[in-house]
Amino acid sequence: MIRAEGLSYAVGGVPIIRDLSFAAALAAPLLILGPNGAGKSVLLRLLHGLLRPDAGRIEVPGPQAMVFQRPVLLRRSALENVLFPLHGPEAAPRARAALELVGLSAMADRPARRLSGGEQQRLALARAAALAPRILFLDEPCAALDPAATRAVEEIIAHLAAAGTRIVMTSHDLGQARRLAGEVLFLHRGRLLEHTPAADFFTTPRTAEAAAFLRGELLWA
Ligand SMILES: Nc1ncnc2c1ncn2[C@@H]1O[C@H](COP(=O)(O)OP(=O)(O)OP(=O)(O)O)[C@@H](O)[C@H]1O
Repeated sequence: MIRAEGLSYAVGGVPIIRDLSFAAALAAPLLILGPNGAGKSVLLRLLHGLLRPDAGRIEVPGPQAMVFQRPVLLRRSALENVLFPLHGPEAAPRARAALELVGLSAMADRPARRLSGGEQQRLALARAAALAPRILFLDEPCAALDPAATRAVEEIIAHLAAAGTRIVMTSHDLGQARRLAGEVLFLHRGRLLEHTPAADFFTTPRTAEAAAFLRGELLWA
């Protein structure tokens, strides 16, 4: 269960997240959707603890990991990037298994930063998966990827979700959201307008803003 209560966050007096509350069981991926500037990335960072709210409470079970739009990789091999946060005798087999999971075993010894964008994002997912998080936060993980690389990353996310990792992610790609989402949080101007099972959100949105967003007519918060 992930829970937020009365969450608020402002920068320089400008409210970015406004009195936001929800509770989700995360039985299937939770997608945070909304127009540009709605506050999706900030909400994800608050939930993961990278930002501290001005008000409100957050309950997220650990351990957690996060993958960003542009992966932050060390100037080392792919395998060493996955090994880096791991410790103990299980580290090496776990790192290898994680590379296998994302289809990068053959590239284990290649410099991570020379991999393609899609391969780098799969590597970032392997590094997160190797930590065996209960919750994995993904911030626009496919924003910089082409359709084929996007599909490969989606398959990994779906696989992790099926294996029991709770997924909370933001996406600009409505097709992707339809493919992956179990539940949707719809944000607009820092407010939570809908928290709905995905099937309902995409067919019968409750708010005019969500309906406009789904028609592609609401691009900016
Ligand atoms: N550190 C900051 N300083 C000032 N403004 C910020 C800061 N972080 C976020 N914002 C503003 O807060 C609002 C929400 O930002 P956020 O990145 O969460 O939006 P988003 O919904 O993820 O948008 P996008 O879809 O464009 O990525 C935006 O107007 C953004 O400019």
